Amino acid sequence: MKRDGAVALLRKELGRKENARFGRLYGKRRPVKAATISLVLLACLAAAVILVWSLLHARALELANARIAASNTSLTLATQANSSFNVADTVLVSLVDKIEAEGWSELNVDRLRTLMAKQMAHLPALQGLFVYDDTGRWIANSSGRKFDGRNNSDRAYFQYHKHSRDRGVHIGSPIIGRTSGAWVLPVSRRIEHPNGSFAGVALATIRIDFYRKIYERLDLGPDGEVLMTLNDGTLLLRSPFDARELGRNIASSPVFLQQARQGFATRTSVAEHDGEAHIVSHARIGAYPVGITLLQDQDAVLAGWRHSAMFAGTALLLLIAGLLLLGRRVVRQVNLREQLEGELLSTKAHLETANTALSTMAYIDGLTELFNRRYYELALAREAGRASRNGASLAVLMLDVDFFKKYNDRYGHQAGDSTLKAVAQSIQRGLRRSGDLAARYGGEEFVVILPDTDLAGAREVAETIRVALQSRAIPHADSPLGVVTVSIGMCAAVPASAEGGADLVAQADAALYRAKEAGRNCSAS
Ligand SMILES: Nc1nc2c(ncn2[C@@H]2O[C@H](COP(=O)(O)OP(=O)(O)OP(=O)(O)O)[C@@H](O)[C@H]2O)c(=O)[nH]1
Repeated sequence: MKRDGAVALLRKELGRKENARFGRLYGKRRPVKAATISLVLLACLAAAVILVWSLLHARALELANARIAASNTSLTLATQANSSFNVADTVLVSLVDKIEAEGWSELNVDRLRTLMAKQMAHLPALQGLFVYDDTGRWIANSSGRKFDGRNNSDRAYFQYHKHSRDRGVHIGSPIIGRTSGAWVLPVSRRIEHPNGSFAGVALATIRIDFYRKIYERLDLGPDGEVLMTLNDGTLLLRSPFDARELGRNIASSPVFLQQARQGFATRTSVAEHDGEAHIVSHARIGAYPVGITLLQDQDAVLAGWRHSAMFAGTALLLLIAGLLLLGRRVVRQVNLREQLEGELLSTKAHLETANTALSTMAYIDGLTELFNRRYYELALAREAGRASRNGASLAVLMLDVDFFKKYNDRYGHQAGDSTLKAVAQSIQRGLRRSGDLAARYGGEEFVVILPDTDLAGAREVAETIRVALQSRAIPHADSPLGVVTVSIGMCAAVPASAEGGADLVAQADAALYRAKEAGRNCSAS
């Protein structure tokens, strides 16, 4: 089996120790950078998702609240409108009953005027009460004044009752009252003779201002509107107020068409109005064909929410920016640490190489590349201790080049060095086991330690080395044999302790002396 030289053996041993230390230090590097980046991105994403969800939730809540408020308001206004029409109609019903019961001929017009004036005192929504005969002539009114010569047959409500047998209440388009000069809503009923023919009209007028003052106090946002409409699309009132709008028919507008489709039911929804999304709330209470519609610009309703969303969005962006900066800082520090670690490792590798070289130099003989005396002493103590513990035989060979002084003198010191190298090679090649160890003892002297070897084994190794060197036939003119040879002294025993190695060496040295005495180029024990 081929054995490694002393230098290779020593390097292998030092390398094994360093690799083990390196593995312990850097074997388990954690992916800190990837974990930091993932954590920062996850935190940003979580913050964004939570904020978006909260904002959408808050928006839905804001719209729901606005719809509830719009619904409540439209219901309240519709209730108020219904009760005012109801009041006017109740008065008209009683007037018509009275006139038809008493007949035109017996009718006491003065008493009728007094009755109408009394009723007016308790009805703040009404502008006036009027009775006309079948030609439109003013018979009685609630103002207490007489208007002989006036005629209202030109009014639309008069023409309606004259030509329609409808006995129900009629609500007409807004008009300017002839006695008050103010905008009023005409509410009227037909009066008939006992034979069913047209006898005249009873009229109650409701002041537009009665509603307008209330509607204008509502806070419906910048583009909010209140519409009071008849079911045929006639606009009775619009707030904000515009006199030009009164009486206009809006039956073809999308908002009105939607209400018509829904059967003028009380309902709140979102619809397009003037190209913008609006919260539209429609309410109709009672039997009168009058509805209230509330329109609120959805953007205006969401103004407060938008403001909060902008604030929260800015805060989120700042938070994300902060997290990203923090993450970048951590990643930079990790990079820096890795760079420093890399430099540290490279420095360490250089140091290890230098250490190995130093250790090699400390234990290896520079000329022969065998172990030096220092290492031999450590190895001897170690092997003697082991042999003593195991009760095993340990052999030691002492080798000395014959007539080497003469060799140096004849061939020169440099040639002597080369020959010492050749002798070292022969010794190294003569060793068979991995535990066998050769060292330069000093000058031209060498020592070999053979663990688990008895005297017979030691002799075998000694002779192998001696014969091998002689066979190399290195010329030595001043030696009786003519070639370079060695004398070998040997000893084998079970050492008593780790210190027992020194006894073996002394005995081997004594044996070497005997080999020299015996004529050199031989081994002795
Ligand atoms: N070239 C060379 N010579 C060395 C070295 N170390 C010791 N020597 C020489 O080896 C010689 C040893 O001579 P001696 O101790 O008298 O022994 P010897 O001449 O070999 O005679 P014997 O041992 O009795 O056969 C000395 O001349 C030393 O100078 C070395 O490293 N290189």
